[in-house]
Amino acid sequence: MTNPLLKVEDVGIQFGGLKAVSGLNMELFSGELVGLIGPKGAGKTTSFNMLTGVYKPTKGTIVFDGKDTKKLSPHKITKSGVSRTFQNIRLFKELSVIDNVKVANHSLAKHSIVSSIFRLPMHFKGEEKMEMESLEFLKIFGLDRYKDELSKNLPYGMQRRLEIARALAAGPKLLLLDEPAAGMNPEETAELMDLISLIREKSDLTILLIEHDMGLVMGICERIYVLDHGQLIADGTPEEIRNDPKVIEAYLGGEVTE
Ligand SMILES: Nc1ncnc2c1ncn2[C@@H]1O[C@H](COP(=O)(O)OP(=O)(O)OP(=O)(O)O)[C@@H](O)[C@H]1O
Repeated sequence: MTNPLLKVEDVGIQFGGLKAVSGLNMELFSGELVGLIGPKGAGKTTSFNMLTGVYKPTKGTIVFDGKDTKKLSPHKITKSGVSRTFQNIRLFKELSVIDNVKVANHSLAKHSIVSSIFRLPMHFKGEEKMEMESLEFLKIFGLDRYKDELSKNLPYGMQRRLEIARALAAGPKLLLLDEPAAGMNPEETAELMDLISLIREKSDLTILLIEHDMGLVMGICERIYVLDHGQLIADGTPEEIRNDPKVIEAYLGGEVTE
């Protein structure tokens, strides 16, 4: 059996008296698209912050791509192949759309994942190469027509897409998406689902997705982890999760519906 790309073992973090996450175990294998769900305050974003090194766990170990991340700075963790998006959009607002991607794509050409997904033209050099690659990249996301717009002027759904494009341009092995559909209308959400599925199909990128939109999570994830009050209460296929009594209970006794 192959080694997991990410292995989270008995990880916990405490803020003062609050155990925000405890006893978290998780394994992600190359190419998987996995959901991380749970009610508000369950510890999902805190888990992302530990995976990216922004918070250091007070307990347990996180091994990414064979390396214990404990002593690595957030920057080193990013460099080793972990990219993320944020619940609240964090673009370079005063930069153009294409510059937002260029900032991230200094390492674009080196990463086979990007070229394998997007079949970028390889015959350009230097600045021209960067420009062409970034443009090809934007096309995939339907963002090329906005290329010279300041990112702050994009429609909301497009800003969300640009965040994902920028995270991907860094050439990650693991992409962490924190509520990518937040604030999107149903049409934008459906398009986003298609986009994530496309990325998943065309590459061996591993994706961990936090999302409150159950239709999206259940529709595209192969497996799902469920947190409640900082504890992992279930993991399994969408079908298993939908029918798990503990999960139904955690969601205020309501049904986990699509
Ligand atoms: N830096 C911090 N200091 C103190 N408490 C924190 C800190 N970060 C998170 N928490 C607390 O940890 C708990 C988990 O928060 P977290 O943001 O991870 O939840 P979440 O599952 O992402 O929730 P949501 O769905 O609302 O985004 C909450 O009680 C939160 O207030």
